[in-house]
Amino acid sequence: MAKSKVDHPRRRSLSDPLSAALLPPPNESLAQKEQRLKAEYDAKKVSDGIDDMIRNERKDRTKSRTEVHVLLLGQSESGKSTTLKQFQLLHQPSAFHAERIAWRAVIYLNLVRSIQRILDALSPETDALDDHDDFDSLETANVIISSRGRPASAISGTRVPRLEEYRKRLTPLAALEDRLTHLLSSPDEDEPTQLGPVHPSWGAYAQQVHSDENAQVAWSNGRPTPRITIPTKQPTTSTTPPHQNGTSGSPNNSGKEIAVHTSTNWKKAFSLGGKARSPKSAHSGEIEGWWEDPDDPVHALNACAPAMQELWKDPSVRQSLREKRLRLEESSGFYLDEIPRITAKKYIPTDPDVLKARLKTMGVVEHTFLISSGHNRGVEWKIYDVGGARNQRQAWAPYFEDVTAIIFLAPISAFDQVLTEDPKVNRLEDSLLLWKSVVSNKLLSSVNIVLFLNKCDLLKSKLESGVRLNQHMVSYGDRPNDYDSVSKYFRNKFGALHQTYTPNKERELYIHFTAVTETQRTQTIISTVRDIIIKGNLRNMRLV
Ligand SMILES: Nc1nc2c(ncn2[C@@H]2O[C@H](COP(=O)(O)OP(=O)(O)OP(=O)(O)O)[C@@H](O)[C@H]2O)c(=O)[nH]1
Ligand SMILES: [Mg+2]
Repeated sequence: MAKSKVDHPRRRSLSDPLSAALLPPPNESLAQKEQRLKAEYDAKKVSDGIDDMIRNERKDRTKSRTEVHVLLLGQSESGKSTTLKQFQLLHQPSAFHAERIAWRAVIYLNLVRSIQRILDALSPETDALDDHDDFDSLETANVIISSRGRPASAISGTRVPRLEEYRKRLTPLAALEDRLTHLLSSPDEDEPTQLGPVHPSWGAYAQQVHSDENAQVAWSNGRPTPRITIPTKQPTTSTTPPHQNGTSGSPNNSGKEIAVHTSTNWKKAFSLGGKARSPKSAHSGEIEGWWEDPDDPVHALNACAPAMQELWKDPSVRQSLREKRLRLEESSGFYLDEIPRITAKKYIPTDPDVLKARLKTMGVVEHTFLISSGHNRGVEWKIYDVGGARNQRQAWAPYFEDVTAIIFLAPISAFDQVLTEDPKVNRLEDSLLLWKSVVSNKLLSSVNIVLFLNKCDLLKSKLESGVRLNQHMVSYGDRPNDYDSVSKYFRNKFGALHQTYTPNKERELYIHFTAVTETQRTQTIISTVRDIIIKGNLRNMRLV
């Protein structure tokens, strides 16, 4: 009976070759059986693994449909981090407000460095090396002036009679600057960061800028680790002409920058003011009583406030800065018009103050928002804010692979400025070159691109103050030098590059004129962009 039980399926299997192949061979020995069972077990493991892979892939695909990845691209100081702050203000206002107090350190540092820039620019040693042409291009805290061989006696400019007095009274700012820098820095700030590999998809462009600069991007798991940096402290004076100094940083420290590891860390460190009085403030972001802490930096700053204010209001100082064409009003992190408010003991940064604060990004910082739009509830948006300086750009490429949309920022007010990291290069030319690389990139051919022609407020005031575009871009010819004509010209120039170089002629380009420090208008633009990106993502999903 038992035999017939075995024979029965075997007979049936004659008409079913698959079942026949799976049946144990007749007269199978114990050893053979063991071997067969092991082989079957191994085969099942492989098969289960494949099933898992397929399941995960399917899950990933579904996930990517509900996740939006947006990359903010553009040169350094183009306004990427400011745009990210606007996203945060719009979608996570309570988190934004909870962090306001931490920005105090950055704002203080921005203010102190503006004062140092003035003192540097006014110093007699600087005068001896002065070349008026070079001040136009000096941004952030870099005051390095070329002599071009002119003797000091050949220079006549407004002298500042009270300069020595100001210097003396403002001496404590040097120590304060060091302290603030220390407070914002990571413990290994002096360690040079490592150069990451150039991603193949970024190609020739990254190779080009990668080869001639000190890269400062740290990597982990194939992606750069997030860091934020503060521009280095500048020398009081320098004899190095910018065109001889590749980085335009300090010759003493070769343009080395101070790294802050993650935004959360430095924000936490400073919301406590170094020494927290109230444990409540540590957790809730609520601020109370830091001004009662005698060690808080506000006291040193507050003590120097009258001297700072007198320096900035002194007509001879303003005249001298004008002669040197140092337009501090246009520089990043400008708070000189608000010294009494910023230095007040109970000062809490306002939203516009935080938006104006300048902290250079190094590497790539990721922010996640849950954004709902229309019937589309709770889509997860990951926004990547990258460092835009030339030695940071090789870190961008790993993010190209799964990006939904790119917001590219080009500061069009910068037509008369040069890059801080390479004073041989005009900022607008650099933006155009970068734009061309992005729009022509094949990996990005199906990615939605939104262009922010940014810093329109500064462009307007620059043109109104008489700066002529055709002196910096000959191709502009004798067109009118007003805001409407100039902004249209830039829109056409960027648009034409996209038209010519995009590998995807169907791709629509969305261009906005922006001033991302202005909240109301920027938030309207962000809402429009958000809808465009969501629509584009839905369209792409249908094509998957
Ligand atoms: N007036 C004005 N200032 C702006 C505008 N956009 C940005 N800024 C300021 O310019 C400075 C630089 O902006 P960021 O957002 O830090 O620039 P970024 O592109 O992130 O620069 P990196 O981090 O170096 O790549 C900040 O102080 C901003 O407040 C604008 O449209 N108008
Ligand atoms: Mg940034």
